[in-house]
Amino acid sequence: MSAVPTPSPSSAISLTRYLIEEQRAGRINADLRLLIEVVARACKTISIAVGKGALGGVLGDAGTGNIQGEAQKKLDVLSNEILLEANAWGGHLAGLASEEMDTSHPIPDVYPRGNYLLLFDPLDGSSNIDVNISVGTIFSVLRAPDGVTQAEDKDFLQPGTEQVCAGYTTYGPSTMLVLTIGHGTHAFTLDREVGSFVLTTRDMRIPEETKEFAVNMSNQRHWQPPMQRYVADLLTGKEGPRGKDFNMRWVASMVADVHRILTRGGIFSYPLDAKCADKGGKLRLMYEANPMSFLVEQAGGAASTGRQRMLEVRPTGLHQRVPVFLGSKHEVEAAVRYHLEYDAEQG
Ligand SMILES: O=P(O)(O)OC[C@H]1O[C@](O)(COP(=O)(O)O)[C@@H](O)[C@@H]1O
Ligand SMILES: [Mg+2]
Ligand SMILES: [Mg+2]
Repeated sequence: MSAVPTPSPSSAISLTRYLIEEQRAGRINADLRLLIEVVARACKTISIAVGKGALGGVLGDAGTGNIQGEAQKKLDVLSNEILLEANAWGGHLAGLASEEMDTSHPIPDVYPRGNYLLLFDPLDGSSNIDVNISVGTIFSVLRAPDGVTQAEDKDFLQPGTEQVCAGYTTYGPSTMLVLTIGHGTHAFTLDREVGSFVLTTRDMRIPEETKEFAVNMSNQRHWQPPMQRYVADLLTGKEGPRGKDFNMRWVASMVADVHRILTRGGIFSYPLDAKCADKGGKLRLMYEANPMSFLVEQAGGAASTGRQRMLEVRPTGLHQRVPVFLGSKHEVEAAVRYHLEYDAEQG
């Protein structure tokens, strides 16, 4: 029987060391480094809470709802509190915004302030909490506009191209932190005994071609014509216009689906459908689509609304929703082609 390889402690690069090296290379400043450390520490706390499961009394509904009209789980509320508590006093922020809060969260007057804005989806994949399937946390960091020390909602409305950092943690069989500061996308695995994130994949690369798609097929009848055509062609496989058989996966936790795509390729889509058309889509631009698109682009993939590069969308609201297509570059381009050809036919 061959031994399971364990990284030698001397060669292991911790998140702290990675960030210090990035600071020395002039790619981040000390404030952003410390901000990322605070977020990572909060995610470790969330990971512990998630890991306790039924033993920790954290499963089930909170009995409250969020601004999006969604019922909150106890872990949605707890994760939000953990991230707020950890970051509000950190001294690196001019404001915080969360999927779970109606408006942006001011930094209390007694706390020190900084130049960054932090946005997060504290717990992504809430419908999977009670069935012990991977969930996660998604975050995005922007610069506060010049001179702003106490941010208002409008200060957060910057396109995804302005992000200086984005990442997610996935609480699955192992807890992983996947991060970009605009110089590649890197994966860190939590060493639970030591309590630190260790660099396990430097420069994740998404293959340009794929034979795997992720979509909630139960919405098929509600989709718009270009999405109907695109998926119909995927399903005809080798005999159809795409000339190859496709496999399908859908975890229903965006973090888990995107993590699979960053690891082995694929396309993830949550298109516009008749159920969410009035809201503009299902997934949130600021807390989900933008950070994931930044990570995917930094790994050589592509991300689009179906008609526009995601990172160039000009946000109009903190809780704005968008259709999402992201992952393997050539497959995202194919999905976009179906939309543009349909629009051209319509004149
Ligand atoms: O239940 P559906 O319609 O398949 O939607 C699943 C999608 O909704 C989300 O769960 C939304 O995230 P939240 O749990 O943060 O609300 C995504 O993670 C996932 O991709
Ligand atoms: Mg989410
Ligand atoms: Mg959420």
